[in-house]
Amino acid sequence: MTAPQAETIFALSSGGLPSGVAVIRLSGPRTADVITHMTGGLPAPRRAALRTIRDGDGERLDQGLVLFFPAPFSFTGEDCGELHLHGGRAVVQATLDCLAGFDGLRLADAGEFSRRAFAHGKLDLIEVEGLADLLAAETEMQRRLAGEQAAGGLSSLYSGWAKRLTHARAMIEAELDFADEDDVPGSVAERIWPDMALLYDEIQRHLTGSATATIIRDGYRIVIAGEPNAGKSSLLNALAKRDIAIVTDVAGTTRDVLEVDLSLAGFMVKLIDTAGLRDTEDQVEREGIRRARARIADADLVLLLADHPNGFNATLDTQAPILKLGTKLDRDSAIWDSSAADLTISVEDGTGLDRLIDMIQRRLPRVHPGALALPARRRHQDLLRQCAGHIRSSLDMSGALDLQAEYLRLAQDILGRLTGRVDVEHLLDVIFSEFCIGK
Ligand SMILES: Nc1nc2c(c(=O)[nH]1)N(C=O)[C@@H](CNc1ccc(C(=O)N[C@@H](CCC(=O)O)C(=O)O)cc1)CN2
Ligand SMILES: Nc1nc2c(ncn2[C@@H]2O[C@H](COP(=O)(O)OP(=O)(O)OP(=O)(O)O)[C@@H](O)[C@H]2O)c(=O)[nH]1
Ligand SMILES: [Mg+2]
Repeated sequence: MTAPQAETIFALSSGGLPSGVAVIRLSGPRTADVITHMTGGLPAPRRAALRTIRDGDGERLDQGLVLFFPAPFSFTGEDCGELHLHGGRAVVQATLDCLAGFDGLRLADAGEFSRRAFAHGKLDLIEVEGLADLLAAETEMQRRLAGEQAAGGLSSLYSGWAKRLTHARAMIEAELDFADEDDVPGSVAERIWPDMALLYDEIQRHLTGSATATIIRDGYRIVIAGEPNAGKSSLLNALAKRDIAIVTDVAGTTRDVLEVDLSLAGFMVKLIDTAGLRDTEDQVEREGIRRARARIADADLVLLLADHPNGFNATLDTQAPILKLGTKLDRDSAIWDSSAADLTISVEDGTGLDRLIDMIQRRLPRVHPGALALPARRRHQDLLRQCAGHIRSSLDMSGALDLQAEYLRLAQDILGRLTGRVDVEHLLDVIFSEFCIGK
């Protein structure tokens, strides 16, 4: 696709040091020279070889495994090499220093290996983004979502759609070109519009997975809200099994928003503790309450806590479902005999906490394995909506064939921007800058 880059880049691609093994990756035209120079020869392509690794003066640096991936069959599509060293800081530093001493070699920028893989057509943008998410994945669902995307699950869906648009446009072009001729059989368009209507529906259906994908990728936000002293911070600590929030019997203890990530049933759950809601003249507390309300507004679930049955009166401005939790059940269980609360709990003796976790889990989206080709990023969702919008416009323009074709072209361009095949230069910096050095 692109001419080979002149510079050869290298980086420590494995994580923090010291580590058992450290992998230094190289990519670019000088890779073969450098490996030959440092290890006394080139290993067979794609086969690990145990070699003594030496610096420019022939001094021994380490003994390690060496790999060579000749272009174009490598991660970047360029000649690539790997040195698998003992993961000591000084070993790695000496080797990096040695590499930097070669002409035409320099340390890679963040994301540069992936950028070169993109430039050489090894990965498209969707796959690159999937790879970034895979490296960031902390929960099982995040791993599966990102893995599907990095492996090309979304890309093949979108390229299938792009092919159908190409086909439709070609048919329209044919009809426009031969419109004057009598021997053109019927309207070709008759055959493409049902498929375009189907495509529109498919994109819309795909977009309905956005909410689930966003929850998997960014986390399910549970805001703990309620009157001061209701036991909110105590619940956060109990669910996190750590002493994160200050708990006292002073009403108005929590002012800042406190957030903790939990992994629940493979999902990332963001548990958010907030200031108790009440009318107050205290400036600091008022700011805390303003922040609490902001978090409540964009929650996925609100746990509204109260330690007495009349404590659920706060008006909450949110679309999220609200679970009313009666707290401190251990103190006086008799007061909860009414049905004021959805669930009663005690952080003191643990009553109801398993039940609560169960209720939360049942609210997490249900995801079928093998159905994880979902649009997780705003970038994808926005572009897909625009794409569907253009197809809709095309369908609605019935009769004005040239305009219809133009809308389909716009729709296809948008799919191109998704995968990075058209007009993407300005997007690249944003996407690749998410990576760390060595990826
Ligand atoms: N040691 C090591 N482990 C690693 C990587 C790596 O670069 N080095 N990876 C880095 O991310 C991941 C594996 N991804 C890779 C993707 C493509 C190719 C590659 O050589 N592709 C060639 C040949 C394909 C084939 O033989 O089937 C190609 O696409 O042409 C290598 C690794 C995870 N593990
Ligand atoms: N007996 C009993 N006391 C509890 C329970 N949960 C919390 N408390 C007590 O209630 C008081 C207030 O608890 P917090 O967790 O600080 O309440 P909060 O809702 O975070 O209060 P603010 O931050 O002021 O809004 C503390 O003295 C806790 O020890 C419980 O289940 N049983
Ligand atoms: Mg608190």
